[in-house]
Amino acid sequence: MGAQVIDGKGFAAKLRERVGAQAEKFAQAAGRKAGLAVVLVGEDPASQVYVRSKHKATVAANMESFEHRLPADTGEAELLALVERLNADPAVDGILVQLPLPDHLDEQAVIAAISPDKDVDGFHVTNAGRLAVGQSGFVPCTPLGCMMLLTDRLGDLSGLEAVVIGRSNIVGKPMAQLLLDANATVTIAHSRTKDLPGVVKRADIVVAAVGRAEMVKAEWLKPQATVIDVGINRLPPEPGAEKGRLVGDVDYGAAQGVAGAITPVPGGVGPMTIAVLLRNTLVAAYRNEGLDLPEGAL
Ligand SMILES: NC(=O)C1=CN([C@@H]2O[C@H](COP(=O)(O)OP(=O)(O)OC[C@H]3O[C@@H](n4cnc5c(N)ncnc54)[C@H](OP(=O)(O)O)[C@@H]3O)[C@@H](O)[C@H]2O)C=CC1
Ligand SMILES: Nc1nc(=O)c2c([nH]1)NC[C@@H]1CN(c3ccc(C(=O)N[C@@H](CCC(=O)O)C(=O)O)cc3)C=[N+]21
Repeated sequence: MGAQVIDGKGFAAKLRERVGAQAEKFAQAAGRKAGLAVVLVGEDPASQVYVRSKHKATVAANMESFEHRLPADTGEAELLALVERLNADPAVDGILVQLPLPDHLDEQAVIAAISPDKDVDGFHVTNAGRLAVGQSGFVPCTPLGCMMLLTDRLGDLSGLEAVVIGRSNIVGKPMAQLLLDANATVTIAHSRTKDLPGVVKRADIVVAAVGRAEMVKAEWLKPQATVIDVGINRLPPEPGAEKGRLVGDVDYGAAQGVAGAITPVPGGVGPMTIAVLLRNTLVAAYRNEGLDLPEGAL
């Protein structure tokens, strides 16, 4: 039971507080609040929960929240037309289209339609490219939140061995790039990796973004490793219970005996994602108004 529990929930609350204070200053300087538009297509229950908590957090941080809920059978032309309207709306600084979209909609086409200057998710190919070549742009919220937790705990990451498990465009790949920018030695593992336990064993930093409940075992970890668990997996309900427990991609209970520090699920990376979304939206608002966000304000 040695590992320090990394309090993502608490860290996120403090970040939201700083964003909220700065958002109030923005409103005074700009004569309007910073605005985030969230688009939800369909009725996926998990997505509805996320969208509701984003709305609440946005309003609590002194920003305007514009919610657009569209039926599951919305056509692509209609969705693209909404994105175009939001691109052109001066009250909207950030646009988030909740993923996954229903199967008949082309996610890449929708992301490509979002103005890169309003792409607070950092999913547009322009922002992915900026991250890859080291230009400033929007960085995906989840990996940026993970980096904040890592640097808060470890300070300088130079020369540390980092293993990212997962290579998705929204988590694994940008996570690896951020770690590389911070001078870690980075390995990206995925479903074709041979000897995943052996690869994980050398890591000072493990970031698990797989989507498989409790897959990463305590015996795989190097003693005192820092473990960031991005996974959000719902277990089948216990007999008599309505909902199953939420667990990460790491066998948390056992890993606590080996790791130096570990993020819990829930209460770890998840809350950071929303806090960074608000941060990115405020940064977008300052840029869109041509105002300077004071150094170190966030
Ligand atoms: N906390 C938060 O805010 C967020 C949490 N999440 C959660 O993070 C997890 C990952 O999300 P996301 O990146 O979108 O998922 P994807 O499904 O897009 O990617 C999963 C990755 O894991 C790899 N993988 C699958 N099985 C294995 C295996 N057995 N061994 C090693 N690697 C494997 C896949 O490899 P391959 O490429 O070879 O198929 C793929 O690269 C999910 O649980 C998701 O719910 C996601 C976003 C935000
Ligand atoms: N365009 C887009 N951008 C996203 O950033 C995006 C998305 N689509 N689709 C889905 C994923 C997932 N995601 C999470 C956000 C917050 C929590 C979160 O706050 N989790 C809480 C618990 C939530 C619960 O209890 O269900 C926690 O971990 O403590 C989790 C996951 C953002 N995503």
